[in-house]
Amino acid sequence: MSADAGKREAARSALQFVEEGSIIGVGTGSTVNHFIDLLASEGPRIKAAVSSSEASTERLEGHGIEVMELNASGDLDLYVDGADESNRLLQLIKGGGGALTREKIIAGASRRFVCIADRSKLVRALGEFPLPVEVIPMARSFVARQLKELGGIPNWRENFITDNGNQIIDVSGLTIAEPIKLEDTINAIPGVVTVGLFARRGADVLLLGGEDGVERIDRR
Ligand SMILES: O=C(CO)[C@H](O)[C@H](O)COP(=O)(O)O
Repeated sequence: MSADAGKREAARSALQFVEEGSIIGVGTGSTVNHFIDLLASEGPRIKAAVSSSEASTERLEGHGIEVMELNASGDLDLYVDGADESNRLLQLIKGGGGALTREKIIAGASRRFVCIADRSKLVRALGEFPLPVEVIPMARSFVARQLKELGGIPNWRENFITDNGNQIIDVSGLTIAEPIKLEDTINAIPGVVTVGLFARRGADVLLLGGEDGVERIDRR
């Protein structure tokens, strides 16, 4: 089974969490694109979605699904999103698609975060995938120096601007032994908008699509 087929099966499995007539949070990425398409074709009819990116908004609206502002929806019962890596505690690295800040906001405003991914995203320790950090543009070089002091190798994602008008630094080489501590440390650097470590607010349920079907892991 290809990774993409695994993503699609995980996305299909997330439909069971969607309530008819509800407002749900929707993440960003190729796995979420499957979720949006499947929701439109075979899922329950929702009232509206709160979207984490312009790309997902466009896809949702293309299917005739109403997109609502988080300011208007209030807190949500469900958020469905993908991840670049997850450990068994359901702490995540996210932001490969650059939507990490809005994703973290909607995850924080949701009672249940269902993460969908293909099986290759489950890792023993976070950190092989370069950690995305969204930064205010004028702070980029300063933040990069701070990230170097933490032992990372910062790499500016050139020619990429986030939906919030900011830039992304992808950090490799970091040892992420204590994800919550590192999340707090990076978030405290002036000029950092968000780090793509979702350790304080990880997922509640992880659905992993692969050869043997969809494995479900619940947060302990
Ligand atoms: O965090 C994200 C976007 O900012 C995505 O969830 C993450 O990059 C996974 O993407 P994909 O589903 O395409 O593998």
